[in-house]
Amino acid sequence: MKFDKNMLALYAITDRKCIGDRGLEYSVEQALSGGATMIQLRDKEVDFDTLCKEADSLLKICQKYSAPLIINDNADVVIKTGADGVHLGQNDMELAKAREILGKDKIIGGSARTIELAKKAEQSGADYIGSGAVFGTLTKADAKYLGTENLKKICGAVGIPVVAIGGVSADNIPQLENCGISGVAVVSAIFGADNICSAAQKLRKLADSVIYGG
Ligand SMILES: Cc1ncc(COP(=O)(O)OP(=O)(O)O)c(N)n1
Ligand SMILES: Cc1nc(C(=O)O)sc1CCOP(=O)(O)O
Ligand SMILES: [Mg+2]
Repeated sequence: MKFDKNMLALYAITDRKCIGDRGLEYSVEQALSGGATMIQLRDKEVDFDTLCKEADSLLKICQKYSAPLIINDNADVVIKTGADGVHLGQNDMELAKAREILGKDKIIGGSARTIELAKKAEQSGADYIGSGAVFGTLTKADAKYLGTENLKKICGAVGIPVVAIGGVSADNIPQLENCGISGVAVVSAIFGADNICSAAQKLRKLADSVIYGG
């Protein structure tokens, strides 16, 4: 799938604990029907084969909504399943290596919480950057606080689109106005909500207003 920065507006990232017994497929479909524009399969508790099975079933759902499916951490799952891309952090495969093995048509995202790392990600062939933790988060134990001012500096330093991640919720999305982001990446405020579809709907409206104005 050809990458377009509008795909980033509401980037929903799965979480086994948030979803609980509601089911991965059901929860992702709820997020997409509420307006999530891109999905990241982030499941650190399963082996390669299980991750591939999860990716296979999510791909069918994402294709129904024309939304890309990105795999967290694992480029081999992208190759095996035909998922749309991979998201890699500083402790994962090098972005340049991922570009080499996945080719130019797959979507590659990189985490960067400094201007230097963001520029390096851009030079290494990343399509977008995830920067955080813009607010406090309980979802990722080793996330470090970034804040909106640092986020704004990163957005201004690179030519590729940036998504804000970490503690993003309906209450604080308006604080991201004028940061220059192209989207918000959200775990618990979507998949931890009682009603995933309506949570996504509300977040999408707020995100669109920050990104596109209005
Ligand atoms: C969109 C987006 N941004 C940042 C991250 C974090 O990636 P990473 O630093 O590799 O941490 P883990 O998610 O692997 O724990 C992300 N996943 N998505
Ligand atoms: C996956 C992830 N990466 C982060 C980073 O700072 O790079 S914060 C984070 C978790 C975001 O979850 P929630 O929306 O529930 O706060
Ligand atoms: Mg990672």
